[in-house]
Amino acid sequence: MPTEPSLAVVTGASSGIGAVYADRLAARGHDLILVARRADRLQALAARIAETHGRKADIHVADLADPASLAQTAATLAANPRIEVLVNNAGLAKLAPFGTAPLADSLSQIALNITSLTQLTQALLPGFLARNRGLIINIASVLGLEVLPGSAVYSGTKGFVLNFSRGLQKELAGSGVKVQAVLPAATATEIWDNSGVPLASLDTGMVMTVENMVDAALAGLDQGEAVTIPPLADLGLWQRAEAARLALFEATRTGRPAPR
Ligand SMILES: NC(=O)C1=CN([C@@H]2O[C@H](COP(=O)(O)OP(=O)(O)OC[C@H]3O[C@@H](n4cnc5c(N)ncnc54)[C@H](OP(=O)(O)O)[C@@H]3O)[C@@H](O)[C@H]2O)C=CC1
Ligand SMILES: CC(=O)[C@H](N)C(=O)O
Repeated sequence: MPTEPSLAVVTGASSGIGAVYADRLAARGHDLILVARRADRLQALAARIAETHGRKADIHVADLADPASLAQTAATLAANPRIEVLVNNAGLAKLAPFGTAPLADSLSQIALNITSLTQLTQALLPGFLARNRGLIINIASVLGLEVLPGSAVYSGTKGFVLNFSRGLQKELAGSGVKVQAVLPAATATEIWDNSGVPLASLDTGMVMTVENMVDAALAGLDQGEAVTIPPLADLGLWQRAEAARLALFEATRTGRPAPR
């Protein structure tokens, strides 16, 4: 009996990084479930994927920052045993000083960047574990490593994505379920103009194309990287930073106040 192609879910597939992930995963042989709010964009992408790659892409229109819509999405995905890949990509940035920013902007970033990613992962992970097969790609950001004025909440959400991914990697070690955290730096997408910092205001030399970003992230995945920073050429920098982080943690396990 021929087996059906595996299914990959991409959240935030209606533009930017998610749309390119959908294209690349279709090229790798996956059928797709494309999730976002803008149905017209998802439909157009699904048609392009069918034409270009001959793969089936279903669309699932949802507001993942809305608890009811998120719960319905999670239940729908959890009930589908063909899903083998989850790309937790949908995300929102509102870059403004926290003290004067609307509370709603902070809460919507937390709802989308943290809560929806967590809930969708929890929805799919039991099935992945039962089948001992699955891949979760969590899109964090280099702003999960550093905070700039105006990014307190956004960086906080991306720090969560990185540490959540690290925790899952430890819990799932030895299983057939893999987790990759991707930390893009500035990438040319709509997120910037919606963030309050126009894309046109960035130094073009520091901005990556979406295609290059996703292809570099997938190259890292193919090499088994747990954390991929697409523009980082010197992997020794990351390894030294990780070693310093672990050494710092170990140095806290004394049970005694430091002498100061
Ligand atoms: N571009 C960059 O410089 C960087 C981006 N990232 C991260 O990459 C990810 C993708 O962002 P990017 O492609 O740049 O930005 P885009 O704005 O192009 O894409 C964001 C996607 O998320 C979807 N989305 C937004 N709000 C909701 C919602 N409430 N419910 C469902 N879907 C939603 C959007 O679809 P719709 O509006 O149709 O719902 C869209 O498909 C994000 O997590 C972002 O934080 C990380 C580092 C750098
Ligand atoms: C708008 C941003 O801050 C961007 N998504 C990033 O993570 O660098």
